[in-house]
Amino acid sequence: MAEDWDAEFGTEPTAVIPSFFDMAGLRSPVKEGAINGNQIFESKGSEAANFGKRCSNTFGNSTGFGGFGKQGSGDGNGFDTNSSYIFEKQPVAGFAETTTVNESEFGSRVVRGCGFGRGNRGGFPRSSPQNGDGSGFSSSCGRGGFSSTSGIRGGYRGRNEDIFSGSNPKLRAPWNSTDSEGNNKNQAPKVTYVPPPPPEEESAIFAPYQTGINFDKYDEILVDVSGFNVPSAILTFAEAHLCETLNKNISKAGYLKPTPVQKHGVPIVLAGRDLMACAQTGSGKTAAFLLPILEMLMRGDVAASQFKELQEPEVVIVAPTRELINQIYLEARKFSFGTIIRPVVVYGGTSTGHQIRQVLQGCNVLCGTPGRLLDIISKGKVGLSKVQFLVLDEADRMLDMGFEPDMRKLVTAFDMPSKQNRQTLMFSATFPEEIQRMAADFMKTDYLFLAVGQVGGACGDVHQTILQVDQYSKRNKLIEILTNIGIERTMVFVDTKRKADFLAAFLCQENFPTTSIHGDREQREREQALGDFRSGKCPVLVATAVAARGLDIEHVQHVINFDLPSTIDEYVHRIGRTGRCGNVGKAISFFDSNTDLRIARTLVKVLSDAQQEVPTWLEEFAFAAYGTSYHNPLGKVFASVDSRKGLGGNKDFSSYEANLPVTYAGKDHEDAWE
Ligand SMILES: Nc1ncnc2c1ncn2[C@@H]1O[C@H](COP(=O)(O)OP(=O)(O)OP(=O)(O)O)[C@@H](O)[C@H]1O
Repeated sequence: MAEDWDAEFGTEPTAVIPSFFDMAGLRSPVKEGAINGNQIFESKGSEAANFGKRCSNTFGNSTGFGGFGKQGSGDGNGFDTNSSYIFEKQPVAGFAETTTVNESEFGSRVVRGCGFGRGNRGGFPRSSPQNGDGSGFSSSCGRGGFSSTSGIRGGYRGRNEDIFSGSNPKLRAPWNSTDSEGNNKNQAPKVTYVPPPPPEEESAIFAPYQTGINFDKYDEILVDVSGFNVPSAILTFAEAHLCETLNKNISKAGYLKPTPVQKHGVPIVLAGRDLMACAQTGSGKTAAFLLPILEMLMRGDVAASQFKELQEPEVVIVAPTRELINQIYLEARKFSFGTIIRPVVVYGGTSTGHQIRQVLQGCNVLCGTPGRLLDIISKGKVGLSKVQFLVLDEADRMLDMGFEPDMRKLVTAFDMPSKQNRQTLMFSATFPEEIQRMAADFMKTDYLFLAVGQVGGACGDVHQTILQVDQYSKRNKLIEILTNIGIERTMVFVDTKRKADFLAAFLCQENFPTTSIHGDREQREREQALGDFRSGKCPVLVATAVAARGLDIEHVQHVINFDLPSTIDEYVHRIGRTGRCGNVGKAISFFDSNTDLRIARTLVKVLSDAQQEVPTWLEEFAFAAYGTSYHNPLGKVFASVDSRKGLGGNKDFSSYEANLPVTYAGKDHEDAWE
């Protein structure tokens, strides 16, 4: 059934939810009754004590968490102490099942009665949709009880959104199913959230990101471009011969000189070549594709955007998460400022109707997360026949098993020009070999591979520390570290959404102004959380993998891996949220030998490649794990170079290395990973 987006558009945007900090009452100690919204609650003293004793590290209960039990009035105390503590156990594609939580679930003992509820209004599940593209369903009725109604979480292995786009039957959301008469049996509730419009003032559009003391050191990074007829690199933006407006925008953005990925990437794109580019986190990949694309549009016959029932963009950019695609859109808007080019963004968790209206106003550069993008294309609002550029940011993620079917659908199921007739650009800081081979399917055979630094290597500006901390000591260690850090902006990564909620609540209780972002939070809440973190209102952000890639937040000085990720690529992306654009940053990771052995060897490799101290105990664990390979758990080989170079590929394959000592990009490095 077609979505009634006209009707939907008229709906009132929902109220802004206060941050954890506010809800925690850190400014005005409360908190009975503060359950409108979704955040933390202080339970009454005795209840808190009880909870601490009995439930240890869990939150949620079967009947009344966050006031659910006191239905209708919104005056819950955070916990119903009579309940048994039950969580949903969430498989990949929905259908919650309830399970009693075991005390080791979170890994420490005392909770101080700090509870956490998620939007329990009037005793009923709010049932508010999470994603217009069917990628999830908020845990609106809390983590406890009622799991049969609150089930369906979006996410690839529970981590990301925009998965249930319909092209991947295994991951399709159940509400997509239709009965024998073609009626949708489980119609997803409509999403009404309309994000605030982006800033109009020039000062906000161009607010420059402060480059750091190591920005000039980018010039020393080793660069390898492989493939035939490689265009010469530029040394300055002037050498790119971009149009006047673009040059003006570049200087308004505070860009004085290009970073290596821009020096090499810009001329490659301007030369009309397909490109797979791998450069360290925070080194300017976004501008490396946006600037030459916008220049090519300006040089060509791009039509001024105008209202049309069918929009035919010249550029399609996809990225795996909503916040990231929004960030790319804002960059596109910045660089195209003052031109006729109109970028538009579409992503899940927001009103589809609103976004379609935006698209219909005119759209040259369409930025989207896969699910929402395919949704809008399938609705016949966007035609792809005029696409000249297809960009996959975080390309290795876009082509792994979660998103790959959507990407194939994007290039085959509609009227997207064939790879011979479009330019395809892929960017990431990591590019496993297996994914590179798959990526080649989407590109012309003569694509160029650009490696800045080591493919998959950690950013050298991040000081990495690994601490051996068992799960029961993690929270105390975190408190100790945060106490030393003070108010410096810190991202804390955890492995599950519920842990993100819980830890954020706990930190608020401990007087660290904290917020959280993960795939079960509503989009409005996610954007609010990021806003509070960006502004410094909440200098601590607890996040799941949804925030690991691409997010460019100024002044993030610390990343803490409360839980180490299961893959080294994810580690590299996470710690890359700090140490960006020549700034220095610090990453501290808690290594628990009960759970993290699988990453020990690759971690040692990444640390030593980045000239970081490798603790002896970690080397010992890595050695003990001998026999496990450098393959990550998904079976991907951690690549060091263009995959075409090894494995008996093209023997005449040419490559030039700029500023390279002989050891770089050679067999030595590659062998080390096999
Ligand atoms: N030439 C430049 N001069 C000054 N600042 C720059 C330049 N290029 C990029 N930046 C800024 O550096 C920051 C990081 O850039 P960007 O987000 O594109 O990095 P990235 O390589 O895509 O990182 P990630 O791998 O995490 O996605 C941005 O704030 C961007 O505006």
